[in-house]
Amino acid sequence: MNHLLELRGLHKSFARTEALRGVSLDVQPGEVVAVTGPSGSGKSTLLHCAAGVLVPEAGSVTFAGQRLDELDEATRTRLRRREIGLVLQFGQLVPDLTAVQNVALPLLLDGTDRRTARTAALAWLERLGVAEVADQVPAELSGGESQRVAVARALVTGPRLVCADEPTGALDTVAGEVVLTELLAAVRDADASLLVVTHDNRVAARADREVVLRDGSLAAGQPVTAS
Ligand SMILES: Nc1ncnc2c1ncn2[C@@H]1O[C@H](COP(=O)(O)OP(=O)(O)OP(=O)(O)O)[C@@H](O)[C@H]1O
Repeated sequence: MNHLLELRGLHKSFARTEALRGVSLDVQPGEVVAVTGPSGSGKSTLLHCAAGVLVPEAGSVTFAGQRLDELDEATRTRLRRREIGLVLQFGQLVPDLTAVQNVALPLLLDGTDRRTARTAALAWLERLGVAEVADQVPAELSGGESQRVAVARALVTGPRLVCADEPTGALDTVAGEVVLTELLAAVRDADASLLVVTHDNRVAARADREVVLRDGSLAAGQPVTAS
């Protein structure tokens, strides 16, 4: 089977904390995988290794056949910008830029001209139902609006993989449900895969597969790959 993402034997430590102790996991093209587990079990660390933000000390991260962990930082950043969308718990929008400028940013950084980038960004804001806040800055947005802008920013480059860390974690039930529904629909429409870290059972229930981390390892008996 051709995996989009193949994580093998990942180890990652911070000082004396072993956050990951040999985690292996595959994500297939178009698959939605939820990563759950107790606080401190290594979920965010796993997600950041998968997205090429963190480099593990041991093990391999293979994305679309390419070893991410062996690329130099500049090449990894370039590849990530095009192929991997990231959604974090609090949106992490650039505070001085408007919503549409935030969404256009990954395209501009990748060399797209301003007009094309703005048109694509507006289309994504429309798709996510937040076109009316296009010219507002993040401080003027609700939590749910910020997260939908963050989803638009993650998808605007047409990534093959979206990595989301507690995308609904800061939202109330209703806003969380809207963001989750929009995120899943956008990922499915784009034929992308989604790796989503969550404490929320409703998110895990809507994934194709759930894997549980405990103390930096996948809990016993869980298949590394989709069956
Ligand atoms: N930058 C860092 N510096 C030091 N320790 C870290 C760092 N990042 C993570 N850790 C530690 O690594 C372990 C795993 O952290 P991680 O954030 O991956 O867990 P998590 O399962 O995502 O937790 P939570 O559900 O609370 O977000 C924890 O013990 C954490 O304190």
